[in-house]
Amino acid sequence: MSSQGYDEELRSERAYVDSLYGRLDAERARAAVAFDEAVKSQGNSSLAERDGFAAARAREVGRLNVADNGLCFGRLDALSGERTYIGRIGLFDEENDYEPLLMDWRAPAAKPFYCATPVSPDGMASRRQFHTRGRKVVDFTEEMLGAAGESTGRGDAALMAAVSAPRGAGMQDIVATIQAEQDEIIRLDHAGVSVIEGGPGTGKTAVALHRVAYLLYAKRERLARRGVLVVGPSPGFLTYIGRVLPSLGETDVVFATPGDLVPGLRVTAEETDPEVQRIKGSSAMLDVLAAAVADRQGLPAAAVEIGLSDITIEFDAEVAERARAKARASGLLHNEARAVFREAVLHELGELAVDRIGGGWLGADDPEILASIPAEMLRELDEQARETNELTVIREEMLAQVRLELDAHDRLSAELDRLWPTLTPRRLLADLFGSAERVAAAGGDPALVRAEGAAWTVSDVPLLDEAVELLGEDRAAAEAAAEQRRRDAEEYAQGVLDAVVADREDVIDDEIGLIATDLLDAAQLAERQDERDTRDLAERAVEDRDWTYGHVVVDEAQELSEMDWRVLMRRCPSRSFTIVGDLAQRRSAAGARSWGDMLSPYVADRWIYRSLTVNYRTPSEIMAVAAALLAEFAPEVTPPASVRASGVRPWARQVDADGLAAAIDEFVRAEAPGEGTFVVIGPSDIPGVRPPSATKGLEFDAVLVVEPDRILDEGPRGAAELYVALTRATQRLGVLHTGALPEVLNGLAREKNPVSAGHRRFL
Ligand SMILES: Nc1ncnc2c1ncn2[C@@H]1O[C@H](COP(=O)(O)OP(=O)(O)OP(=O)(O)O)[C@@H](O)[C@H]1O
Repeated sequence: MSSQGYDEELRSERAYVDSLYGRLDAERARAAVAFDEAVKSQGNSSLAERDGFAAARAREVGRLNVADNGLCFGRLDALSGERTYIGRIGLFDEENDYEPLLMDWRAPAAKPFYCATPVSPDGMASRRQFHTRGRKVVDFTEEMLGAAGESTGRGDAALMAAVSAPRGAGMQDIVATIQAEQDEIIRLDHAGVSVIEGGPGTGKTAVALHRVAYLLYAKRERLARRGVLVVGPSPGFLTYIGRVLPSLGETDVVFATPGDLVPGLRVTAEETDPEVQRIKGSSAMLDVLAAAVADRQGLPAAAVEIGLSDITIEFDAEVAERARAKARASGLLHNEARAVFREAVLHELGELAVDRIGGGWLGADDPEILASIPAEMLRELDEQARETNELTVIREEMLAQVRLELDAHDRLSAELDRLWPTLTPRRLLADLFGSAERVAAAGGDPALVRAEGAAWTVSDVPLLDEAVELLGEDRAAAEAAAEQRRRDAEEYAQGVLDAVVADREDVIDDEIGLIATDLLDAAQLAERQDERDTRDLAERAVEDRDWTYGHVVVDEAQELSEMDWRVLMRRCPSRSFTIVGDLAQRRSAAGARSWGDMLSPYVADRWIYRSLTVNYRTPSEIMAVAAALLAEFAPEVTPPASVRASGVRPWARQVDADGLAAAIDEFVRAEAPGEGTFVVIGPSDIPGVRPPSATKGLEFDAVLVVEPDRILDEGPRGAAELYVALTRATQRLGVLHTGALPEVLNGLAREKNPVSAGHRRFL
């Protein structure tokens, strides 16, 4: 294309994209009005219908809002002459038979934009990629696919610009530059479990998030109601990726760390001893937990005397044992079976008491014996018993009386509570881990015993979740929580009423649809609010342990233990998962050594595996250093190939122990004024330094790794930790060490002096 031809084309593309923005603005204005009307409308529709309609309008406004950021990023010209513009959302020409003006990137027709190549053009003649700033097309490149002509610029120019750009605080979407191997995974038509593996920086997180957006587009019917859960390793990581899906117009997604998966808990502390982490994560804990529950179904060591008004009886181990056998045979969970246990004990004690009162005679219908019943006792029995004079009836009456006494017997109730206590998951685990005897009785490893009052760790969370499965609901607690919710709603409703009444006596309030002077009381209003359940899907799902998701994405999945997988599988019975990870980056002692071992208990071999091979983050100079380390600790793994070189050689500098803090400070001062992001990674006892675990899944323009030998020596997975640390950089990597540099890092350039941020060493 001549330069004049290019300029003309550029002008024409600018005009087209301008017109798309014009249409977007108009649609947005229309959607905002429709939303307003939906909220205000009283009409004949029910509250639920009105809310549903308003929510749909709100979604539409949200969808249009996100498109402001890079609305259109390219164009496809088919060999047939058909021209398609590709963008963040779809726009259609209503006046012209709904002709597509802009194709949503997720639509099947947009696929060749990502996948067509000159070798496999997929019916396409050419592809244009726009480089935009704000609403303006700055320039474009054109690749000829299946037609003659000259390509302008490299086809991967947009990709190179994206991967070389300084990084901001959060992850960006990659919708304009998705690569073919990534697109294939994003659009995978597999409803079950997909495992996506790839080395650091291969876009696993990016691909998983774009797959969520794709699924919400392609399978909205199935997924919108149940939502999607994205599980990531830490709150910091979730914040880092938090903008990607909203920027793609998708919000019905719940983000959680493995420590958040039990409602009411927010656990971030990790187990400090890898061995304890391994033990707690192992499915062998299932037997320990079951035994720990059984151990809480006790028998009295010595008989307990139960004094009743007519007699004193003994509650002994034999009675308790028969009742326990009955309760266990009921098949109910511990907290529910407690009622069976109690009933069985009371029943047996009642029979015992009546037999003893009657000296063993009450049972036969013998008039002689009947005549010998003390008059006082007979007086206490009711009319019918006296009239019929039947011993069985008398016995029933006596039993009922004794039963009342037993029911109200404090000593007996206390003993039953002790023998078969109502347990919450936290109580069960705290009692278990707090006692060497209990751990031993449950067949647990002595390492499970912890100091009293120790905080929960992330490894405890799946055990707590499992405990719910063993204990069942604590009805009293559930009822108290429901009551609390009702009171909160009532309080809120009262607040609404007060505000409305204060505002104007007879006004019709939009929010609640009532005339203030006609108001229901707060309790009735709270009920109405409850029916509508105005919480959005994410809120409802997070608060409800029984919520099941339509699809679950698990990032850094190599870190999850066997017990973690049980929790996740419970949250998604349809077993629709996108699992992304890298076994070589595993740091958890309880994590995956093989995907098959983790998944086969749930889906046997019905899962598919795909891999990603290109590193879009780390320049080849840095990747070479990391690859040398990988070859040592995981020689069977092929390192990903970097998509670019930066021309900057990573360096190492030795300093005195006394000079370490100053050297770190020099790095920070050199990097701080720059545009990009930076981090110092190393052992956590060094001030201002983040441990490798806290940088998992993240990336920074400049990375300084401090004391690599200590990272290597810290725990059994030290090499994997150092591998993670070295592969966080998008531009620059430096290493500071006070001892000898580990041999495996020999590929680093040795520096004697501080290295400035702008330092460039061309290879
Ligand atoms: N097609 C692409 N276009 C532009 N940038 C991309 C593309 N694919 C990946 N990237 C970028 O590469 C970087 C690494 O991606 P991501 O964090 O998803 O990798 P990862 O495989 O999850 O890495 P890790 O295993 O280290 O956590 C991100 O900045 C991402 O935006």
